[in-house]
Amino acid sequence: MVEQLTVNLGDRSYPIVFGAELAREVAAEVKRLHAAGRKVAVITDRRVAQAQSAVLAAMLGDAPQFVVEAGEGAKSARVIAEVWEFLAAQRLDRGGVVVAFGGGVVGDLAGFAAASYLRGVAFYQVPTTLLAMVDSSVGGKTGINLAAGKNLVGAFHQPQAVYVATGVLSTLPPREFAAGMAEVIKYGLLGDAELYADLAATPLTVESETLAAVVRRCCAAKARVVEADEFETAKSGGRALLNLGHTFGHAIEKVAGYGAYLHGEAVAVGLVAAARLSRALGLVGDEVVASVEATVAAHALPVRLREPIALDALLAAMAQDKKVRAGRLRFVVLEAIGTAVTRDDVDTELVRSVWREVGAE
Ligand SMILES: NC(=O)c1ccc[n+]([C@@H]2O[C@H](COP(=O)([O-])OP(=O)(O)OC[C@H]3O[C@@H](n4cnc5c(N)ncnc54)[C@H](O)[C@@H]3O)[C@@H](O)[C@H]2O)c1
Ligand SMILES: O=C(O)C(=O)C[C@@H](O)[C@H](O)[C@H](O)COP(=O)(O)O
Ligand SMILES: [Zn+2]
Repeated sequence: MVEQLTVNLGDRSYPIVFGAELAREVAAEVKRLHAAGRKVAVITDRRVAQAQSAVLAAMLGDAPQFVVEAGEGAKSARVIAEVWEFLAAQRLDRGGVVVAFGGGVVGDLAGFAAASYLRGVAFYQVPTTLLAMVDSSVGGKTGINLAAGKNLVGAFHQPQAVYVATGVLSTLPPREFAAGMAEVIKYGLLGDAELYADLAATPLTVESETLAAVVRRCCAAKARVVEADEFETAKSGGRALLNLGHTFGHAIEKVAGYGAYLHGEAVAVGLVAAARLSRALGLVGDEVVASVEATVAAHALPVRLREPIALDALLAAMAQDKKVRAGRLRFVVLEAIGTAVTRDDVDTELVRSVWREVGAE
């Protein structure tokens, strides 16, 4: 069964199409593009290209492909320059179309290539990880990392459509599935207490009958937030709420070295840290921290740093966060499970003590 929801953004609106297998739908869209004289170029990574070779061929036929090495390292200035050269070598013109077939790394990289090549061409998202299905393929944040910090260069560039074919998750390694669950738990914590309660009661697995419904629910939640604050300009709350756990998580990713922690693993520790910060601010009690830790751990995710990391380096990395305004860090904290708010008045000593609680020194 094929279902669809729309991300309503005026003339940048687009559908998110859901189904177990969507080869026919994607192939039909590619045929339509070709018939209109538009070139299609695919960006993917080596592991996805191998694990999902049949789906890739069925969806995208013989469209030229650029295959990057798998992993966070591909979100770099070096690799995006290679992608630009590839698109130019294919003589993609302004009618050309980029298709991201992969996880969040491929989506962010290909999306930013599409946003910048010829000052912007169209792109489509075909997410192949749980994380990309529930989060990165929707909303139009694209970009790459710098040595100075996560996602420091990028653009808002909405896709033309997102095709969420949950069948491809059958080959996703368990560690990567768990990483995606960090973002799912995030949606529960920031705005969906019922989803959170379900996850806390019964951990979600790739075999869960409810998996496809949970993916749709997360996409709908993200669509609503993005529709209300596409460019993350709200003075408080708004799209920044999707950053729950990320102020801590991005610092971990950077300081540990990109790839040492998967994005979802760093966010998992970040969610626990955000819950602890919320308790330190007097917003929630011990039971919320205990619940968040238990739910994160039940999904095979870390609740603290695997090895100690220097606290000062983590604080310095946080200072590069994109939510910093006039030198003040903005945190996303919990008022309750299912209700998150932004706060820009947090004492650094509280942040230090939370970092120590999750294993920094
Ligand atoms: N733009 C956004 O809104 C947004 C949101 C969340 C995360 N992100 C970004 O997404 C990235 C993380 O994405 P990710 O967790 O998808 O990681 P990823 O893209 O690195 O994919 C994870 C791994 O799984 C492999 N893989 C992917 N699909 C597979 C499949 N179906 N079968 C077998 N192997 C498969 C990949 O080759 C890779 O090794 C981070 O860079 C993060 O910053 C962006
Ligand atoms: O879409 C958003 O907005 C998010 O914050 C989703 C996050 O899960 C994602 O990791 C995003 O890339 C973080 O954005 P950033 O602006 O903090 O780099
Ligand atoms: Zn994220």
